[in-house]
Amino acid sequence: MAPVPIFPIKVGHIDDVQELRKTKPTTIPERYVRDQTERPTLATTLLSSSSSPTDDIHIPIINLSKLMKANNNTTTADEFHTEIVNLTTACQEWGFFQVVNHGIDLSLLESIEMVAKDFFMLPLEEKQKYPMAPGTVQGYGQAFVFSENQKLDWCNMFALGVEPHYIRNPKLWPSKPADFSETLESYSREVRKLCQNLLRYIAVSLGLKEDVFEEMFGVAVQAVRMNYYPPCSRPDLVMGLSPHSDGSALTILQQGKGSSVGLQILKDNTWVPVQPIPNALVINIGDTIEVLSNGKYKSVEHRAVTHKEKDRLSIVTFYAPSYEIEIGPMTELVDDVNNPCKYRRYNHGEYSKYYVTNKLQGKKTLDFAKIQVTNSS
Ligand SMILES: COC(=O)C(/C=C/C1=C(C)CCCC1(C)C)=C/O[C@H]1C=C(C)C(=O)O1
Ligand SMILES: O=C(O)CCC(=O)C(=O)O
Ligand SMILES: [Fe+2]
Repeated sequence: MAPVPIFPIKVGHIDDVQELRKTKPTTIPERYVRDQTERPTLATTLLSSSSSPTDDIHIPIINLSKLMKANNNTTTADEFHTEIVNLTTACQEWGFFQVVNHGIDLSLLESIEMVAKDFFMLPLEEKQKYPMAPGTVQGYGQAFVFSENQKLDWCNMFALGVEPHYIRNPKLWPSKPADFSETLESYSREVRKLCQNLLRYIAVSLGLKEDVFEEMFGVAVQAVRMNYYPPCSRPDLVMGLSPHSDGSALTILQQGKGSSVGLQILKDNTWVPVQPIPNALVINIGDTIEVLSNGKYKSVEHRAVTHKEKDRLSIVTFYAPSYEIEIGPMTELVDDVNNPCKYRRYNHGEYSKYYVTNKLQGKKTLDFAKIQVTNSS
């Protein structure tokens, strides 16, 4: 079952941050000003032009051609094995990696970026023809807002369900720019293949049969969200996108060329920026893989911060099992003595509904599935 809008909710007035930036460049309405403890740290915002200790930390890079070519006999078994080991480390220790030589045409990456940017640059009245209704996640607006006193993100979003077709709301697919839909279809087809391949290698890295996830997922759900972060005169006070983990199995994130550095991941209690690599895609493990791997691979909390002068665009694809599928830790990865089962079994449609009807709040949403450990002594 697809996520559904909930009971009528009152979200109050939500400013469009792009318009705000245009008309009142130095005004930050109270709803965007974070409480002290929730503000981005100085090192990663105010001092972004000078170096900070986290600048030297980089998420792993996976060369997909080393994994793909194994099927064409152009990569040796040793090279394949080494890259699988790299993938295991990336998933186990980071939950995030960048993939190079992913096989998607660079012209397609450029085209999707172009149509996304062109869409956000349309007049507000045009974009508002595709409104995200309160409590829903598709269309143009701010997702995950459920009350009048909730702090807002310094971000405009445009999100669409793509596959299977029944999750689409055709009224929300824009007629401008003219090539938007065609480009999104081509891009999504390629990203879907990439997700399927990555899941195959992730299964191998977990010691599972390579097509186990593809067989389990049914017709996988795929959605895209385009995030546009205008510059902000006080990046130290606001959040571009609140800390969260993704509910998907995998997320594929494309960072706009020339955009500011904005994505940060929580590693060992420190927010580490993800430095864009030209033409690479950022991959992250979602809550669903955390559950399926019985916590061996964890979804990692991440957020986006804003920049004083530069804007930022990200194009994000969520790939998840069909809503009918029941999810739980793979039996091969559960061992009552050394690795007891950490998550209950549940229906993925129920999880999706729960995810999209709660505000983004770190990894809290995954409590839905966690088995609480009680101290029996
Ligand atoms: C931050 O995460 C999201 O915005 C998000 C939303 C995805 C969706 C749409 C934009 C439209 C169609 C439905 C769907 C919920 C997939 C994350 O998606 C994750 C969260 C769950 C759960 C999931 O399956 O994908
Ligand atoms: O814009 C970004 O880099 C982060 C986007 C993200 O995490 C999301 O859309 O779920
Ligand atoms: Fe995310």
